[in-house]
Amino acid sequence: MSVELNKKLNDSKFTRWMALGVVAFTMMAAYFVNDVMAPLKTMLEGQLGWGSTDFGFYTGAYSFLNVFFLMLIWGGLILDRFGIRFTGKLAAILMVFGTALQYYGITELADSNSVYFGYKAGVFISSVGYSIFGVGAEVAGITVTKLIAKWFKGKEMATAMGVQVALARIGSQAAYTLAIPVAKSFHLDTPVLIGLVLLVGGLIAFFAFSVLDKKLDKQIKDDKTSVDEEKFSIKDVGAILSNPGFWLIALLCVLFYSCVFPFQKFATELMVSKYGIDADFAGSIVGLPALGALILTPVFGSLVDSKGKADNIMIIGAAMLIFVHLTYSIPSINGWWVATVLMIILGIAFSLVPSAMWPSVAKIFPAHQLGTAYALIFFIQNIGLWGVPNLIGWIQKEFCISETINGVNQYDYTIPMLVFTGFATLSLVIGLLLKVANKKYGYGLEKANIEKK
Ligand SMILES: NCCCC[C@H](NC(=O)[C@@H](N)CCCCN)C(=O)O
Repeated sequence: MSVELNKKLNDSKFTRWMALGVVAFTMMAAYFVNDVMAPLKTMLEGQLGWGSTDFGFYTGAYSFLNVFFLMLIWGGLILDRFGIRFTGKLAAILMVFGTALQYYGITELADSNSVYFGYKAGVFISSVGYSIFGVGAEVAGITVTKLIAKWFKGKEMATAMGVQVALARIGSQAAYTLAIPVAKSFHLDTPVLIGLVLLVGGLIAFFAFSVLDKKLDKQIKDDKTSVDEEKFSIKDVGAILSNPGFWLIALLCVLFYSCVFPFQKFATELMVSKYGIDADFAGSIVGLPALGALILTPVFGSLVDSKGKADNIMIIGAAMLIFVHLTYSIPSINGWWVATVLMIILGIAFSLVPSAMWPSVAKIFPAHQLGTAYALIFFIQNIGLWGVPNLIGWIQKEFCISETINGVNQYDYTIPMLVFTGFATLSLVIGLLLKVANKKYGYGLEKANIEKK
């Protein structure tokens, strides 16, 4: 009887997974908007005159406020101080506002001749919008991660994180697949408009989740058997930063993701220019890792839950990435099927590392430090997500223009792919160091997550 009385919302498998499904929708919409402009790179250059540096500037803008105005750090502190519901709603509102501004930039300002800070008005305002969206999306990301750690503690935590990431990848996959056909059938800005509508749905979804979460908090408070969680204090930042595990995970994260997300933003063009894949279809190939991750991330997540071995899984993922980028860099290997197989391998790596890395953070840090720990890791990751697209855009403009057809530049991707290979190699080195640190400090990364009854 008392067991029944103490039963909380998250003890019911159905309810915790339903709660996850609701917030996962918000993240799915966020990932759609995040990626929807990437396949349009060539169309943006042809129709709005966005060159490679403009595109790199816009792509990097996602992380600009997060990095230079420390928005992610504030977000993490707000999350640990004011909680999941407040922070999640705030993040969702920022995403909607930022996307609306981005839409304005590519519609109303498309033909404007004004220049701000050396960039066309349309490029600049869209980038400002994307930057605000980026704050919302990243803060929403850490909020969702923390809420999963709360709702799935001692349960299928890595599987849940894997499922959430997998569902988010549906958003990415849809963006890569639909952007060009939708833009061609309707208008260049229609994909962004669709994203805006989805995000409004995501905002409503987060409000709905908040009702459930409030109820859970009340049950936790009423439950005499539950241990009061320690409150976050600013001293915890020092504790997090002085943990070597933090630095290794953060470095692995920035290096690994720097050769996935920024690569994907340029990859549609690579598929068309180097591998001769039809532009309408190229986005679907670039979306393959997202599609593969949809199935594989939960599979690997449940493997980590039941068997552990997160340290080895991260190493294997990083090694696969080296192979992929190095092969993409070789000029003589240019068959469309090679490009496709490499994308599939990248998809496997892209499922292995996240499904092992994110739950590992929850092993290294206690619950009350998690929001800030994730925020700091996302912050360091965002330095890469800002810097790498800018770097690649600049490299392309300076060293890689192979020819110009009807005013649109064609780019050779050998150097950019070697740069990505370099990042992947460094991520492998960090993965190996993390394994050593795991042994030395006993983080338990090799252990299973699910508590044996
Ligand atoms: N439980 C943590 C989930 C993180 C998922 C991870 N997302 C990020 O790393 C974001 N900071 C950046 C998202 C950018 C999306 N294009 C992921 O693997 O997606």
